[in-house]
Amino acid sequence: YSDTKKRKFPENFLFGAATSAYQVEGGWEDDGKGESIWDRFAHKHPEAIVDGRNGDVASDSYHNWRRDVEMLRELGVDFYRFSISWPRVLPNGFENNINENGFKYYDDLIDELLKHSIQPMVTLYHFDLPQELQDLGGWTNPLSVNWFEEYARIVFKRYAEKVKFWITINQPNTICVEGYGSKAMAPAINSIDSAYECVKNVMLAHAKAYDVYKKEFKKKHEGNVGIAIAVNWYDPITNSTENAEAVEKARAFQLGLYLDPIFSKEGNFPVLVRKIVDKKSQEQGYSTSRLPKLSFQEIQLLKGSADFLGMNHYTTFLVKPSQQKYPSPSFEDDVGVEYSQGEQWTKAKSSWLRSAPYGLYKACIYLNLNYDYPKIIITEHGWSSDPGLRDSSRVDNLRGYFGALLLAMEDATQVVGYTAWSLMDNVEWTAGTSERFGLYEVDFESENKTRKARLSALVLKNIIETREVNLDWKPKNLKIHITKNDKKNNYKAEL
Ligand SMILES: CCCCCCCCCCCCC/C=C/[C@@H](O)[C@@H](N)CO[C@@H]1O[C@H](CO)[C@H](O)[C@H](O)[C@H]1O
Repeated sequence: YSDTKKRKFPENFLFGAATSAYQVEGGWEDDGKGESIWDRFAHKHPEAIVDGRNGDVASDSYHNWRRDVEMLRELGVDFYRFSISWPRVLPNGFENNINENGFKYYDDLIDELLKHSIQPMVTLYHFDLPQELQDLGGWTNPLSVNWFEEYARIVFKRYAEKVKFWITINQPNTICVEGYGSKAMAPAINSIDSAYECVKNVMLAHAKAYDVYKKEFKKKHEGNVGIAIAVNWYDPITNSTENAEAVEKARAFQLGLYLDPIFSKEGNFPVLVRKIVDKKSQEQGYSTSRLPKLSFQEIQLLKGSADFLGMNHYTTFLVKPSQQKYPSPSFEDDVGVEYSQGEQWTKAKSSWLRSAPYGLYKACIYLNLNYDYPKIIITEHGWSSDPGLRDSSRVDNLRGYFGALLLAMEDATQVVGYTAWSLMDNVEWTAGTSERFGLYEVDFESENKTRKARLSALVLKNIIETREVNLDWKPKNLKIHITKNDKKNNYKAEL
């Protein structure tokens, strides 16, 4: 990707931008919305949110959705990935209590998008479980699979006519390992046993929803259903045997645990993960493994349960065997590795984020070789910065990763679309608004949460229009306008 060959995105390649409900909507208790686990967590632990700005108002997209669509039109994107807040539409999580007022928000948003030929790409679950379901155990309760199935069916029924791209669940690893296995994300359960229960249930919930769409909606509506998985790249810190073994474990626990059940030929959780957790569980005095088993039927249900892989890719980690003793039992102890990042890689605002475009290329090749060239949509990629409109570090990051992506596509990776995280600044979970991910800056102090295009927005627009990455291109100023784009009329929902 650092050679001088000019590569172009094909005309049918789809560009989009993404947000999620809790991070942008606000209106946390408007019009009958129920409480989510993030509402509860942020209200109970305000000290956990770096700058104190939580999702109560966020970017106020609940009121600013018309401006959001205008921004998407300015960028010239083909689709908008956003999530539906489960507690906004089913306030207590169950199908017997539907909040029409909540649905109205998404009706309006979807209609406005379609009016301007922007395809909605809907995520059904992006971290904001109804609190009432959490009170029943949340994702550790095996019934959560049925709760999600019912919720998914209701949303499919309502929007199957209009929405052709669906993502069931965003990042099972974040939901389970960070939300149940640690205190980093809501509901902050901090128990490794519950983290693996969660993984099983979340994966099955995804597969059930996929099955519902396939059996009840696919024939008539011809949409595509996928899942978004965090596919950052893991490389050995050096090529020693120990580091090679360590990276194999990191990939099995961080990637294979979520990819294998759906995309591998064999199905099931990776053998290496099962072996390690089974053995450790026994040593730790458990009578059964902390990693729940999948039955034959469950393995079959999961296998092949995605029309595309939603790949969320941000960065690369360098891996070596852990030099320290982690608490046992814990996820860290199970994996048994340590992570670092290249000192020479440019640093973003987020502690975990450095720019290493080659990692995207390698991750794509890994997916091709291990999962037989799956259809991929990059459902998230982005960069965090300080506030400010001249975000040259985001521009460099975007151009670098596009270079790697184009090379991966030249080498037969089946990537059909790219989604920038994020359309606008938003609440970055416990980091509040201290880490800005937006192509558009949001003035959180202003009453209307005013949005302004950053330099990166103009650069992305130019790439979408020209289909190529021109390192020398600069806009005359930071004004952005809607450009008429007839190409979008040729849009096809088939992958
Ligand atoms: C000094 C060396 C630093 C090394 C750090 C090592 C720590 C490694 C442990 C892994 C930590 C995980 C960090 C990765 C996180 C991302 O994959 C994750 N944040 C992506 O989730 C999406 O992120 C978006 C922006 O952060 C957004 O919040 C979105 O909602 C998420 O789906």
